[in-house]
Amino acid sequence: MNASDSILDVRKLKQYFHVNKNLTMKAVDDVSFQIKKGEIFGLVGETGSGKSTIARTIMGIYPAVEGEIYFKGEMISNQRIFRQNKKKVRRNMQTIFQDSAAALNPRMTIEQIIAEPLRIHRLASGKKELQEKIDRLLLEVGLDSSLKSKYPGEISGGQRQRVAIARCIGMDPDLIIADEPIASLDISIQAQIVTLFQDLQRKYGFTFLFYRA
Ligand SMILES: Nc1ncnc2c1ncn2[C@@H]1O[C@H](COP(=O)(O)OP(=O)(O)OP(=O)(O)O)[C@@H](O)[C@H]1O
Repeated sequence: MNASDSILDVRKLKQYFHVNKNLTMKAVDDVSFQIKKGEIFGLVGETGSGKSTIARTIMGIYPAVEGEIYFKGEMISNQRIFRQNKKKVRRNMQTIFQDSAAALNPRMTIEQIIAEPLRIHRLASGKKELQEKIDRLLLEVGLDSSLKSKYPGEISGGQRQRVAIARCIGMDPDLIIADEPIASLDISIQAQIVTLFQDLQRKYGFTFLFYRA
């Protein structure tokens, strides 16, 4: 497959950690995979097999030791290129973490939390458009707009995860990287969030990379 046919193309990725001068940990050794637009891709493997390291390398937290990562046809594993495209890549590649709901700023209202990245990336022109976007995003994730003025501490864990998802999809990302986004929720709430991810994928063709950290 051509790199440009896929949203993400990981080629012969290697990631080694030098633990000490005699020991090198080969966390990822020659891993290749592609994710196409609209796909829900699950990265699975035993504990310690390198799933988190692969995800972190894709997110640009670690430079790749060897191999290449192409995002929408552009090589991002080269650190120089990654730095140049950082803002664009960050916007188009969004992450949802197991504890991202817990990481919501407790001093910001739900409205401010969802508005923040829209402002930073200038995705709404004017107050009216910003308000409309926030209302639409809340609706998309199944939250009542009356929650806008509330703080994260005043809503449930499932609602907080929905706020984190609203903030993420507001960027209209090409790839959503999610690390066990339901693990910290009650079983009954987990099913609702899974359904929400499926609905969003069907409706908007979002592309997901799920992994278990
Ligand atoms: N920063 C680091 N320095 C040294 N070794 C590391 C580092 N990060 C990960 N490793 C090692 O690399 C290997 C792969 O770890 P990684 O966390 O990527 O695996 P994983 O598949 O996500 O595992 P789990 O499912 O247990 O979270 C492990 O042996 C881990 O100890």
